[in-house]
Amino acid sequence: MNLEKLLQRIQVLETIGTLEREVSEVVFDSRRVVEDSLYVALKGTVSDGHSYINSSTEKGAKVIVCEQLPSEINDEVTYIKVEDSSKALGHLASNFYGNPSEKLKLIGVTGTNGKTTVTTLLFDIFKTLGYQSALISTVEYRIGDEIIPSTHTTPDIVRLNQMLAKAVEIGCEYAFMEVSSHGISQNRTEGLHFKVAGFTNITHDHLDYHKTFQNYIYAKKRFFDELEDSAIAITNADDKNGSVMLQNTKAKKKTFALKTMADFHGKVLEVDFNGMLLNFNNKEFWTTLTGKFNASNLLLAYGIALELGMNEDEVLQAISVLQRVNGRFETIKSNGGIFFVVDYSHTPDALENVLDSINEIRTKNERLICVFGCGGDRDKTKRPEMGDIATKKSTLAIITSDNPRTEDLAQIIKEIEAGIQPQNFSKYTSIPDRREAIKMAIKFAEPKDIVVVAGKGHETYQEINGVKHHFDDKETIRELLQLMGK
Ligand SMILES: CC(=O)N[C@H]1[C@@H](OP(=O)(O)OP(=O)(O)OC[C@H]2O[C@@H](n3ccc(=O)[nH]c3=O)[C@H](O)[C@@H]2O)O[C@H](CO)[C@@H](O)[C@@H]1O[C@H](C)C(=O)N[C@@H](C)C(=O)N[C@H](CCC(=O)O)C(=O)O
Ligand SMILES: Nc1ncnc2c1ncn2[C@@H]1O[C@H](COP(=O)(O)OP(=O)(O)OP(=O)(O)O)[C@@H](O)[C@H]1O
Ligand SMILES: N[C@H](CCC[C@H](N)C(=O)O)C(=O)O
Ligand SMILES: [Mg+2]
Repeated sequence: MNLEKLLQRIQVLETIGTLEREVSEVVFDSRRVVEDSLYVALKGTVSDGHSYINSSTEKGAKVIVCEQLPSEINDEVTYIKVEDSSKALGHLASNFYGNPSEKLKLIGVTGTNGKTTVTTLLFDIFKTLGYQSALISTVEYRIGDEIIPSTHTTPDIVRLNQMLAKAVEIGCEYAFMEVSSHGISQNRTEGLHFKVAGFTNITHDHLDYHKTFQNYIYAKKRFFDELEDSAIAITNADDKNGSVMLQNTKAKKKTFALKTMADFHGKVLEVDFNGMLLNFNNKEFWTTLTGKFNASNLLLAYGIALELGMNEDEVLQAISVLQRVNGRFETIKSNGGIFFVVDYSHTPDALENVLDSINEIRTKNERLICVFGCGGDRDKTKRPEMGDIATKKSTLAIITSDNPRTEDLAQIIKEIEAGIQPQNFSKYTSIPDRREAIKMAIKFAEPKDIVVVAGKGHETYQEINGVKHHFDDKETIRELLQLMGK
């Protein structure tokens, strides 16, 4: 693509060299540079892309976009100085791929919990309604029927535009994507045109990265601040920070809520392990999804679908045939009558919601066993909170490993245990090996008891010291049930 065209909408501070060039690729990683590519130097969390400018030009990059011009200038290369190279990258990527986010309707969902659920539900609803769409989520990326393994909840802006362009090419009319706080902070959504933006909730997570809860709120809020006036923003009126998100947005404002007045109002009429009877804007219907928090997720998906002009009855019909989302409150019933819930709750709020949802459904005779751990190299302050919640809200908590990554597992477990209150000391045990922990839960469980295996949901690995070992909670449960004959 012609460089001058590529630079549209980018505020250039200074240029060295010619703009009469054809660019073969836009890259931000020197290891991916190919002949005639444009390399954008980004300041990262570990290193500074500016230090790879020379190695990029050696590998064939002919254009460098950066915030500081290097001291050594190569006459064969064009240098473009910008204020913020990660923002420039967003516009370069959009331009390079033909601005695909303007050619379909892009829907972004942000919030601590529920993003994967809401975006996946929307993808499935629109499929039932007869539309081809794209899905960008933690579990997988989908472009129509094609499934691509996911690497990030919100991938980098080049990859995003590349996938959106492919979606446009095959005729997708909609794209549903998760917008993570890391993604917003690192400008991974810069230059995208969102038609609808949804907010689920905000609770404790990622304080290792954002440092304070206030910063975390502002990161999410930025997504709404930057919407265009043609966009629609839908927020959760039940969340105490729901209105903060829309404070400064130019978009049309809408609300959804289960507990308070809202444009999209829902009520949970009945709930058990098989599903829920719901009432949305005075229409009743059944869903196989369960857990009150999923009523909130469904309500947001319903609100978004209606704002996109879908017919209400058809949307409710599509909702009533939805399947559960991979690893989100998925249930397995053993031959012996033990109930398992596999859920991706890896934050205190998510764990609390799952345990509360089960406690609302179970009777006093049915015990609740909770197997969980916490990831390494992630927000450590979640750990004691989750220890407290799990022991408070279940009959027995079995603390185990999640993805220790580069951390010492014994130390992670110690930090979880530190949050357990003395009166609950008798209600937990720690078994570092996750398979052994699940085995212990099965051994302890009697018919009708409920075993929650939390934290990993759809994941099919355990990451230990940079190596991903195969591990699948659902598979492990089924295997052990067969071995143990329960
Ligand atoms: C902390 C974090 O978010 N890091 C992301 C960030 O990498 P970074 O800032 O550490 O990059 P860096 O290593 O410092 O390098 C700086 C620059 O130099 C470049 N470089 C580096 C080395 C080299 O040889 N040549 C070169 O050009 C790099 O490509 C980069 O452009 O930018 C990279 C490219 O986009 C991301 O892949 C990377 O995600 C890492 C792998 C990650 O684990 N991120 C997680 C925390 C994340 O983003 N999670 C959220 C979900 C969170 C949630 O649950 O809500 C997500 O959206 O997935
Ligand atoms: N609306 C909600 N409110 C509170 N908890 C929820 C809600 N929706 C889902 N959860 C809990 O959070 C877990 C993760 O859900 P989901 O994967 O949809 O969230 P996410 O926002 O995509 O998370 P991530 O940031 O890890 O991608 C679920 O397994 C469930 O325990
Ligand atoms: N997107 C989340 C996933 C956490 C999943 C959990 N299994 C863990 O490893 O902590 C994160 O990166 O914080
Ligand atoms: Mg997700």
